[in-house]
Amino acid sequence: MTVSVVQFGGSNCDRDAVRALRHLGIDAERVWHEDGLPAEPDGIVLPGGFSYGDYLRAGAMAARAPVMEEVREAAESGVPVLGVCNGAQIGSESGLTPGAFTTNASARFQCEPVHLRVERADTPWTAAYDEGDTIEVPIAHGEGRFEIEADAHDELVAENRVLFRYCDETGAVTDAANPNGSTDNVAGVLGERETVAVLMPHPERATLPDVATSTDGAGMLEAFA
Ligand SMILES: NC(=O)CC[C@H](N)C(=O)O
Repeated sequence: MTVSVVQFGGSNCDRDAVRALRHLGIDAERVWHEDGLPAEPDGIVLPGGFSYGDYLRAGAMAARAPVMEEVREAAESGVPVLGVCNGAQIGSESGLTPGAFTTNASARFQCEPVHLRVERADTPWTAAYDEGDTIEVPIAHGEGRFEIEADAHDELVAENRVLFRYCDETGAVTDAANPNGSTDNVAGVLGERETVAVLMPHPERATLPDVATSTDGAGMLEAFA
């Protein structure tokens, strides 16, 4: 297994993702988007950053890069794909996952640790947790507010595709624990296949014990092991 971490102009969490994965014993390589994915990718990370300077909307331009067609094909054939922060924005902009990530309710860039409630423990991304667990993972975004039309939201909930919700340290999902005004406190969702997931918080920043106050994010990356 070699995870391909796709780098766009303006990505800035690609090295962090590679380091966190390697720390967990998972082989990972950065792939410059113009070079394309390996013929048979084993796993894909769309990392965080400011691809194309967040022009138009965060993730909007990267979502239209030719490599995303390869990512879509790989996702459709069951290759695990994880979008983190800007990667989540690219995932939603490219239609891999439902909804959109828009400007935070605060209209400010927010960089802080948050708590997440694990809503599903039966997916590759959350097998290391129990359903209802509270984990601590940092956010760092200006456009992280999850927005979705009411019908699509109902469908998302009915299909049990909400992976994480923002909560307080006791696990209570409240408005006060919602850092960016996301609909229904949604922090991460599954694609049509549960092998595709995106989330705004950064698991790779909560994996290495020497750079983080929490290593709760490691469980998500272990999906690639
Ligand atoms: N850390 C990130 O990936 C940031 C994503 C994006 N640039 C935003 O501010 O919302």
